Amino acid sequence: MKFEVPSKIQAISLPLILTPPYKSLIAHAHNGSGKTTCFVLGILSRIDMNLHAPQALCICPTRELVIQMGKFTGVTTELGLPDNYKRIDKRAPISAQVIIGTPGTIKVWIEAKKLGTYNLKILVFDEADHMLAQGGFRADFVRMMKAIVKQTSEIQV
Ligand SMILES: Nc1ncnc2c1ncn2[C@@H]1O[C@H](COP(=O)(O)OP(=O)(O)OP(=O)(O)O)[C@@H](O)[C@H]1O
Repeated sequence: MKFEVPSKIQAISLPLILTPPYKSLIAHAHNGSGKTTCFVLGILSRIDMNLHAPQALCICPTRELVIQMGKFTGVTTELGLPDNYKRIDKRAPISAQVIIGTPGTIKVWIEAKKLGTYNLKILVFDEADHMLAQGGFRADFVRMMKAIVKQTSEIQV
């Protein structure tokens, strides 16, 4: 894969995503313009490989996106999909470094205290406009963000 020049959205957002002090941002661009690359680089740049705890959380609207996104290398990942939370009480606490999941599942994991948010450094809402357009998600997002930011005020969103 030869990425010789950044796309427009990458040129604008990567300095904000990768340079401390880390700023929260909303990025909006056409499909295929390189947005996913931006936040994946952001996520990978922030992982402490020696810390075996959730450090990046990415919330995606659909199962398909979650599966596509779970292809990182080197870091440990956990996919949070609807099927996985049926036996939440029997589940061990999640120790993967990058968590990618659908909103409902992530909410259940956080509320059941299976997904600790204390060490999170970056929180991504992929396709946030689509998720917010789906009525019920907005209140869940606000609740999740408040709970996460309360524990980790330095988090980049
Ligand atoms: N700077 C770049 N130069 C060349 N190819 C790139 C560059 N950035 C990303 N790509 C490639 O372009 C494709 C689309 O990138 P990416 O998935 O990041 O876009 P996206 O905007 O998130 O797309 P979508 O909205 O469809 O999810 C991928 O195959 C990726 O490898």
